[in-house]
Amino acid sequence: MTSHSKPTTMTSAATTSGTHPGYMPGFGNDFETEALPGALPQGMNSPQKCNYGLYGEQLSGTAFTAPSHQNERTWCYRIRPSVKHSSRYERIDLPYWKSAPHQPQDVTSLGQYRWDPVPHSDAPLTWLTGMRTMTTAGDVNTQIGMASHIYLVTESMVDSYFYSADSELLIVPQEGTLRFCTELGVMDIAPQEIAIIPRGLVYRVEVLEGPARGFVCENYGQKFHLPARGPIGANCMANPRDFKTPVAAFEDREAPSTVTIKWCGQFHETKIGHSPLDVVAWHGNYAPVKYDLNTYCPVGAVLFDHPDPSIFTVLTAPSGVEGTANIDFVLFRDRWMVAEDTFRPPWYHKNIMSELMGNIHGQYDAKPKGFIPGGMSLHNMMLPHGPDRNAFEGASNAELAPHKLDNTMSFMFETRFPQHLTEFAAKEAPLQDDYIDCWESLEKKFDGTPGKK
Ligand SMILES: O=C(O)Cc1cc(O)ccc1O
Ligand SMILES: [Fe+2]
Repeated sequence: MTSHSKPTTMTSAATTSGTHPGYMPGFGNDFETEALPGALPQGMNSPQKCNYGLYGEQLSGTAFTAPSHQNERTWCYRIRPSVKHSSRYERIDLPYWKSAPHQPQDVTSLGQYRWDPVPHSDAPLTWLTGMRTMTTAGDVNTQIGMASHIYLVTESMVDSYFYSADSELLIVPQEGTLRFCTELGVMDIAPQEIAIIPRGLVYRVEVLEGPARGFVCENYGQKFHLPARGPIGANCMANPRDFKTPVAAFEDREAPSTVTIKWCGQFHETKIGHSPLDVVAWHGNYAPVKYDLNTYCPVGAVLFDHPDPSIFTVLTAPSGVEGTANIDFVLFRDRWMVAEDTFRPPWYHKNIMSELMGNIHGQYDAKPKGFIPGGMSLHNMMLPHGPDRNAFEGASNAELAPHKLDNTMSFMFETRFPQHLTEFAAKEAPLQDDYIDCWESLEKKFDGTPGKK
């Protein structure tokens, strides 16, 4: 384990030094949690005076008037209100973190692209300086679309905090373990887990085991929620109880610090004389959450054919057009392949949605070589793709016994909007120039005679 500064412990009801204070199960639940007994007002939100001299503050994640089944907000009881910071907002530059609309002049996004893992360098990088935008889609100002990023993190944030007013972040670690110390509690996140940090929530990221690399989907639009299961029923896929939200934990610490804010694609900084992670108690349904991808229960073909990948949707973020996601987060995990007389890997296809994929672990069935852990690929709107020649030949000729697809975990950020490459993705990241050659050797088998070739 390499850690560049000691992880901090925040005060919580359950804290014994060094251990994690704990999590509460459920997705979108109305939680209540307090780090000190009696800190949470009961039966009301705004008592004339809060216990312990705390300030009450509401964090709204949806419009006040959003339909009640979508309405999200959290009441925080904190040592100081968020508005107490000591300087005006000053613009700063984080040149590698881009927002849509962003279409650099001499970069084309029309093509099939694949990248090797972005390597670590000697540079010390934090969650903020280590964020590398690969693609952007939609428009951050109108709260539509997304960006995909790779993060390379070696250093903990010290007396430095961040929030994004633009987006919620879906975090998919591939290497290393990070600790997210947030206003609402502490989450530790390792590879094969994911986390969602809501828009507006202040946090600091610490390296528990580094260097850390992973993928981020920055969602400018409506929040991720669990997909409707339809005829699948009440169980399987992602089950709500497997999502974990941290219990309240706080810091009562005075130190010259900064809060960086992402707002309309710009970054600003303000000075603050204390830790803003000072929420002693909270209740509500707008909160960070983590999820172990190994608890995802895949449902698939049990007799023949290959279903659409939407069958593997973990989370979906709506776009306003029914059934057409701003973003689907789709998981290709280990599973049994049992389909009879079936070409089992993904079929060849062109898709109106834009597919950005990342490999977390192992080998992906449509691309046995070249798409490696830490690597990414982009198959943009209406661009053809599918199995490479090896995958095609292997799957066309394999004996169709039940077969365990083991040692595999990849994912897709699929959006209805075209994704545009950044200069970093096109020029600095390890783009595989020969990617499209993986289909070049697919041969013509047709010779005018019927029968299976
Ligand atoms: O392109 C890909 O590899 C992702 C994908 C997987 C699948 O099983 C069906 C369609 C699809 O786009
Ligand atoms: Fe695809």
